[in-house]
Amino acid sequence: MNHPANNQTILRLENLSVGHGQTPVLAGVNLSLESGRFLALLGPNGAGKTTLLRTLARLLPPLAGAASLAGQNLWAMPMDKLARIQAVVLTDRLTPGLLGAWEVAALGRHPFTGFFGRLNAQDRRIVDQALEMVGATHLAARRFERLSDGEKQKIVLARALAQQPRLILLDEPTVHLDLKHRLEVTTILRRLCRTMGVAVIASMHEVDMAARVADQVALIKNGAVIDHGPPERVLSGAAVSGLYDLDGPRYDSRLGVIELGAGGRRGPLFVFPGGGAAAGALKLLHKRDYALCCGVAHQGDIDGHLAQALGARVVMAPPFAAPSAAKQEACRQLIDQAWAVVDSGFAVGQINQANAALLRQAAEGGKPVFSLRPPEEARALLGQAAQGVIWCVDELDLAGKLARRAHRGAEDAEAKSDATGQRALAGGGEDEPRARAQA
Ligand SMILES: Nc1ncnc2c1ncn2[C@@H]1O[C@H](COP(=O)(O)OP(=O)(O)OP(=O)(O)O)[C@@H](O)[C@H]1O
Repeated sequence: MNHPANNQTILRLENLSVGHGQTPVLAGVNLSLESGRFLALLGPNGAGKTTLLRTLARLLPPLAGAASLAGQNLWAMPMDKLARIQAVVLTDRLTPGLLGAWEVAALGRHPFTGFFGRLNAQDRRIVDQALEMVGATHLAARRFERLSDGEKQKIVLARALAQQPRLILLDEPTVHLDLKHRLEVTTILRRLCRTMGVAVIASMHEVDMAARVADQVALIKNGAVIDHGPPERVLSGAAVSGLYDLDGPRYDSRLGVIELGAGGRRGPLFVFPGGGAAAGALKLLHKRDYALCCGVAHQGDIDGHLAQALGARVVMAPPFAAPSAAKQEACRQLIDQAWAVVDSGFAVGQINQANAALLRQAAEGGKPVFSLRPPEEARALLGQAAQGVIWCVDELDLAGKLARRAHRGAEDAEAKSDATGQRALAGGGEDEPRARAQA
């Protein structure tokens, strides 16, 4: 296969406008892409990603502007020449009749096979290689139409690779694919860029995946490319929320994940962090709709960061130093307001002695403490106060025990309110007017 040198500009778009008929969808697009780079197009449904890709594939005429491919005018390039430089994988369903998977992949050799379209030994080897690259050698003899969507996608990708292109345009290349195939196809594309120097432009819907694989992202919205550049710069939480009008869910650029917005109808719970010890509990409790608070988390502690991403109230302190009295007091207040405390089982060292003390105070003060710590370790840490601790073997056990405790609490409160109501109806007590009014 070709090994084009990296760092050469393969595609340059200047003031490009694309659309349907005379109706522009995207205007003023200025982008350039170098060989060996992966550009992800991101944007909400209907933003114009497909329209841009179809225009670059010459399936739609441009409305205005210039595009150069490998230094030549894209619009003026003969189609056979274009096919030797650029391959296109769109979402249109391919219906190749009775053709087998190998023959479909071999269609990628047509730009190279002269008038009669005969494949020589080298063409055949290139098709075999392309199938091997996408892990589809075992599918070669199968009839294309009888393959699953994921298998078809691999063959279509092999067809593009058999073209030995310098640039591949892909519209949602992982749509319909299961997790395994999604990762495989993404890995193949990434490898193409890295080892073969092929440039890739792909429209994508998974921001987290784009952040992982792309060298460049272009954010498309409201008829324009609103920002482009390395995902590490462009994909901030605010940018992603703005791009998709997210109200609630948020993208965490450091973790590269999207977290659903804070629900928080239950609780609140105070969770002690500790270098990742609390991560599982924070995620599960967030999913179970608890309002969370957390502290003292030292900057750089993944638990503190995750808690923030989940919308928790977090008391943060500088790294590698004992927290100030004010930070400890802030935690004490959050613990007072919390319905219960979760001990993540954090490793106790010099820096988080304050957290150990706060946990001990909470247990001594009668706050319900749910602990993921082995009992003997908790007894050593909490002394007498360990007696009231509710032991949990893992996060699921913790969530179950919290739910049961909350249920019991609600029943107790209901029984108490029933008793108060009975007393009121019997003609006494402070609640009498309200009880009568409710009756
Ligand atoms: N053939 C067409 N004729 C007229 N308008 C079209 C045509 N195809 C798409 N459009 C319109 O062009 C706009 C951009 O559509 P496009 O398919 O490019 O968006 P997209 O970003 O790829 O969306 P999605 O993420 O949903 O695939 C939309 O408003 C769409 O309705």
